[in-house]
Amino acid sequence: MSDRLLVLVRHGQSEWNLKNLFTGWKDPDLTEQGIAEAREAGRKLKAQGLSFDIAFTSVLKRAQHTLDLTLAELGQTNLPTKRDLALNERDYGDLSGLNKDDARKKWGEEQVHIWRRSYDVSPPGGESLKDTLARTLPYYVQEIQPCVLRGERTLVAAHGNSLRALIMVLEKLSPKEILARELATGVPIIYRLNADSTVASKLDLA
Ligand SMILES: O=C(O)[C@H](O)COP(=O)(O)O
Repeated sequence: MSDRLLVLVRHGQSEWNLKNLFTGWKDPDLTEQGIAEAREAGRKLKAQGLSFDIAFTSVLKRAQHTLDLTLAELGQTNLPTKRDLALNERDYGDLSGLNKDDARKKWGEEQVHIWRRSYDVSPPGGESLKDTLARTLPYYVQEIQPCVLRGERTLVAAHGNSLRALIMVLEKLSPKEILARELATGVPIIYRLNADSTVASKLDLA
């Protein structure tokens, strides 16, 4: 039986995560801590005895750099990799570059939480999680899932909200359940899928 392996990992801490700025489609690189987290992700996957046949990432530096560092730990620096903006972070629109605490002071704790975690409320000029899902899901279904179902061991290095969108579908979470779902930086989640593409098992390497 083939191993229908799908591993998702959020990028390590970025310069703007550290500065507490809304990032979205802006393109800061990893911090020293982020680099360490990405290497640690690779070590954890190695400790699970895993290796990969294909990888997917976004067109943003922090996810690509995370992928490179993770693959280096696995000794797989030449792995075939596809980069696509479908896997980019949610576009934070007018909030991009603003400090998250300043935004809370300006618009209130609750409004900012709704913009950050709700399913269908868009931040001003940006994408809701629903909008993000509308681009990540077709890409997942057309490009990623067929690899997994063919038995190609698949690694996806992406972003908090592009991955939350995919996790919502994989784990069949409701718009209410996804509100509470947080993704730590650099923590791989290992899924194994059934032949019908539903999730057979999940292991969070936190
Ligand atoms: O784009 C960002 O600011 C972060 O990477 C994710 O933001 P969030 O924690 O507000 O979802």
